[in-house]
Amino acid sequence: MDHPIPTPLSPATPEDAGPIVLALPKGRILSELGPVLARAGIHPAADYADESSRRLRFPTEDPALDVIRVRSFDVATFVAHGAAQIGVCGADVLMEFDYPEIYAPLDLGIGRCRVSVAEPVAATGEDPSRWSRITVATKYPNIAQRHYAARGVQAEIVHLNGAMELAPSMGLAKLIVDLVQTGSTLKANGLRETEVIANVTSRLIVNRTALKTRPEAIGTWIARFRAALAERDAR
Ligand SMILES: Nc1ncnc2c1ncn2[C@@H]1O[C@H](COP(=O)(O)OP(=O)(O)OP(=O)(O)O)[C@@H](O)[C@H]1O
Ligand SMILES: O=P(O)(O)OC[C@H]1O[C@H](OP(=O)(O)OP(=O)(O)O)[C@H](O)[C@@H]1O
Repeated sequence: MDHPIPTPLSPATPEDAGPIVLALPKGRILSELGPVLARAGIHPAADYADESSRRLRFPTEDPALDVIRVRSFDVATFVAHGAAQIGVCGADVLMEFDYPEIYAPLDLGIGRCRVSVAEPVAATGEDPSRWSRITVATKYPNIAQRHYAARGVQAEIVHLNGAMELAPSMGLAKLIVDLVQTGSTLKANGLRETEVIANVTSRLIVNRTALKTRPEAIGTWIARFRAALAERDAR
């Protein structure tokens, strides 16, 4: 499909504010995001979608917009600190950090999954609702902590960055809190989903201060993403 090259956005104020920086996550969201970016008129340099490229910052066809490609959790950090003015990341990441500096105006409807609790299929015979203390392996320590605190359960968190599914069988933790989509990773590792903590999709995120200082430029990008989603969803 042909997408018109957008008219460059001139920076609002100050004149030398430089290009708006859009932080995008590498990994699975990046491929689903491609069509949304194209509809929004964002055409980064070709190698941005090539994960073997060592470049991390990419110009786009619009000189007023650059793209950076970082880890999903780091998208939120770049945007919260204002290093990038806008970004895309999963609601799981936003829930984990709960940055007050981030405003998330749009649900992009991609990266659909859920944050869930899972336990070994082989039942222990114990009733988890009666536990007052539990060990949980997760890459979401805050989400897990909050979830169990709300139930009056003291959670001891084992913080992992991946392969949480190994933890119960290896005696590292009783439960895991992780992302589930098809459930095939849980199944392949002898686990079953017992509770959904939150449903997840990817969001467009914006630094609140940048929205105040460069409202025209950032407002235009939000509008372009909104129009892109409306066009996609109308099909
Ligand atoms: N199985 C899944 N199905 C759909 N969306 C997912 C799934 N797993 C992760 N996501 C979404 O994609 C985002 C990035 O996940 P991804 O697995 O690509 O990165 P990661 O492996 O967590 O990151 P890193 O490589 O930095 O550790 C998550 O924050 C979540 O919002
Ligand atoms: O329910 P499923 O469809 O099996 O998806 C769930 C898996 O997807 C994510 O991992 P990912 O593939 O991103 O790997 P990583 O987190 O270990 O990098 C998540 O951490 C689960 O392991």
